[in-house]
Amino acid sequence: MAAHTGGLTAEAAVAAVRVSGLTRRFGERTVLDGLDLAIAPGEFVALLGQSGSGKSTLLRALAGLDADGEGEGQVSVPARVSVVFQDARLLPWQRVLDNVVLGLPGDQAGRGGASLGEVGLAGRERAWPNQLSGGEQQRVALARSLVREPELLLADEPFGALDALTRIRMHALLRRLCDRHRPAVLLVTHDVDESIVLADRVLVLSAGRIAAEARIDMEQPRDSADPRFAEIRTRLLAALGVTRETDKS
Ligand SMILES: Nc1ncnc2c1ncn2[C@@H]1O[C@H](COP(=O)(O)OP(=O)(O)OP(=O)(O)O)[C@@H](O)[C@H]1O
Repeated sequence: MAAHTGGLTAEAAVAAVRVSGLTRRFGERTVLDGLDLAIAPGEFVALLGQSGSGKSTLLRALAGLDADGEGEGQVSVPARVSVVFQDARLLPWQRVLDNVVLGLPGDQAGRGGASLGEVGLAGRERAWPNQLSGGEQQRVALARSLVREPELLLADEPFGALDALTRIRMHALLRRLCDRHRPAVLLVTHDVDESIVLADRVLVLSAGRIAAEARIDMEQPRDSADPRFAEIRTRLLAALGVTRETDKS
C-alpha cells in the first residue's frame, strides 16, 4: 500500500496534493498504473474519465479510504481533508445542525449555524434530514465539509443524483464557497460541461494515468455558449475517446 501522509513534507510544501507513481490493483486488474498528480493549494481540479477508469479509486486513495486494493506509490495530502459523496450520508436520527457539527470540538461547533447560512439553509438547523430535498441534503453535506475548514476537499460526483436545475444552482454555490474558503479541490465527475464550468484545471484519467489536461483560463461565471468553452469541450471529449464518429455508431 502507498504511504498516506497526513501533513505536508518539506519537499511537497508547494503542493497541497502530491501523488507519485501510484499503482492500484484489484486482483488481475491494474486500475491505477504509476499515476502522478500535483494540486496546488487553493486550486480547483476536476477529474474526468470513462466509467471504470479509476476516478473513485484515486479519490479514495487521497482520502485514505482504500483498504481493499494492492499497490504502491506515494500520496501526500494536507492534514485537514473533507470528502463529499454523491449521496449526502447524513445521520437520519440527528438534526441538520447536529449533522453539520458532528464530531467537532465544542469550541468549533458554534460555526455550524454560520456554515448552514453559507449554503442557504439558515433557519433549517432543527429540521431532520428526511424533511429536506436531495439538493438541500447535499447543501448540508457541503456545510459539514466546509465547517472543518479543509485544506483539501474531495468530491465524488457530488451532484450526480440531482436534477439539472438544482445542479446548476449547486455549481454556483460550490464555486462561491471554494472561492471564499480556498481549499484545494479534486472533483470527480462524468460531466464534461460541469468540469469546465467549475475547475481551474481538468484532468482526464485513462489507462491508469493522467492522459490529458486542460487549463481553463476563463473568467467566472463561465458561459457554455462561449466559443472557448466549446473548444475545450471538444478537446476533452476527444481525450475521453468521444468523437463525432463515435457518436454516430
Ligand atoms: N474494492 C474493489 N474491489 C475490486 N475491484 C474494485 C474495487 N474498487 C474498484 N474496483 C474496480 O476498479 C475499477 C475502477 O473503479 P472506480 O470505481 O475507481 O472507477 P470510476 O472511474 O470511478 O468509475 P465510475 O465512473 O463508473 O464511477 C473498476 O473496474 C472496479 O470494478
